[in-house]
Amino acid sequence: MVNNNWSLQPNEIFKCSPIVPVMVINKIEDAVPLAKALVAGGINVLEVTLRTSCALEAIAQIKQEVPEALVGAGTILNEEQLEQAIAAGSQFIITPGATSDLLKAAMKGKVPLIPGVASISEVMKGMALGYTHFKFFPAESSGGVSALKAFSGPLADIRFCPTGGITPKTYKDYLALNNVDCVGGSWIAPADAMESGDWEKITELCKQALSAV
Ligand SMILES: O=C(O)C(=O)C[C@H](O)[C@H](O)COP(=O)(O)O
Repeated sequence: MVNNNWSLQPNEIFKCSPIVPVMVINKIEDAVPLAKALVAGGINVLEVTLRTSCALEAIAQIKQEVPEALVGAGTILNEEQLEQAIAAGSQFIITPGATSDLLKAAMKGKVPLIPGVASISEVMKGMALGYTHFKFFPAESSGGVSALKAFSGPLADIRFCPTGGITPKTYKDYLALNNVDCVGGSWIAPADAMESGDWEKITELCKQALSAV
């Protein structure tokens, strides 16, 4: 799908990086060092979840200080958060699920939305509004690789970014599927490395993960 309102098309986001880090930023001072560590490791699409109180400020700072990254907002649950995330500078929006209010609101706006889906019916509702790129969430517990293989029959033109429960052991199985362009996950920016400010470890994890795909 091409939505001419949108400043960026979903396929450009999906093709930018095979791994999309799901970032939970607890301390605002971690935002820019974390983003820089991911970019140094070769990953330049960043999803900042709106699960912490500093998430919007984190998006704004990353946008300003790490211009080589494409920074988006995750965990968007309603239109108010959609507006806040866009006002903070998000270049794309990712939702864990798909309400028709959010799907319709984002279609009219300038910032692309990647809606979360876990079933064929949800994909079909999104398709009816023009969506072609989805987050498959929660991937592992919704059937994982075998569910996505089954989706590729009836939904031949639909692209997925599976996320949720994906590990360093399983991400390559997802990336090998013909309807998957990228996978999301928090494993690439683990909480313990964040806690200790071990940015080099995060850069190293990115390099290792990318070198294997
Ligand atoms: O907050 C959101 O918007 C979500 O959709 C959830 C996250 O994408 C997953 O929690 C990441 O899953 P893990 O890689 O298993 O940690």
